[in-house]
Amino acid sequence: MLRGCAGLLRSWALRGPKRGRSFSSEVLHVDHSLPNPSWNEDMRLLFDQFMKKSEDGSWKRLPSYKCNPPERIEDVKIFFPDAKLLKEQMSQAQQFPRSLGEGVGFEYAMFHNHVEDRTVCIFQGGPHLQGVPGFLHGGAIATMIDSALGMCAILTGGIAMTANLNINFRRPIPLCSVVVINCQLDRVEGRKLFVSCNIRSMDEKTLYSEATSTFVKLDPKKKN
Ligand SMILES: CCCCCCCCCCCCCC(=O)SCCNC(=O)CCNC(=O)[C@H](O)C(C)(C)COP(=O)(O)OP(=O)(O)OC[C@H]1O[C@@H](n2cnc3c(N)ncnc32)[C@H](O)[C@@H]1OP(=O)(O)O
Repeated sequence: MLRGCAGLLRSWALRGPKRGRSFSSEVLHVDHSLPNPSWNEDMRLLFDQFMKKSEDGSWKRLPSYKCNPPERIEDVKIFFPDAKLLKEQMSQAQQFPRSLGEGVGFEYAMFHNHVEDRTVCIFQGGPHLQGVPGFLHGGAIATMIDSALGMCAILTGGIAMTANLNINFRRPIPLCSVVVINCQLDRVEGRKLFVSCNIRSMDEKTLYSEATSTFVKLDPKKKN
């Protein structure tokens, strides 16, 4: 069962939702990992570079939607059979990093390399993510780190949750700048996936943050 879910999740993450479902088309079919007018020149340049790298199939762009498709909610129910996922609440639920308006929050696109177990996230943090004036809030940085590490873990190992996340913030990230989050799966021990990342400037000269994490694959035999 777990394997089936992982496969389904992977196919969703890599190819996007199946068309023709009853979900609203805005929800299912707007892929927010594609360029929009709020992306600055640097963001577009990096996106184009990774699209080029994707031409031979070694890297794959990961589509990204605001809401979960019904089949993903069913996946999660396997692990949380007692959870009360209320229909009305679920119909309003959105992926946190996609919940802000275009350009003001998290603008990002992710690419995954299956052979190298690596995920790269190009990220432009908008003006509503401010912490210290002129710079990104640490919680916003942590959100993007968790999301990128999570994709790397899930695409490699199946459905997993963050158990532990350690971040070193080395330099403040200027608001509205573009950075690159480089994630890699370091090792797997039983159900534990150890994934790490760094955040660097576009020219790779500035190291902004580094993080290590442990994701634990959910066990369908356990009642969560
Ligand atoms: C759900 C996904 C849907 C898809 C969405 C796509 C979105 C994309 C991405 C979004 C990404 C966003 C992602 C998010 O934001 S996920 C949201 C934030 N995370 C959570 O809410 C998780 C809360 N915690 C739990 O539910 C449980 O504790 C988990 C499931 C993690 C483990 O509970 P479980 O009962 O299953 O495990 P176990 O106790 O048998 O332990 C098993 C092994 O793990 C080791 N261990 C346990 N805890 C820790 C720890 N803290 N540090 C280090 N190691 C730890 C433990 O020693 C043992 O190792 P060993 O003794 O075997 O060697």
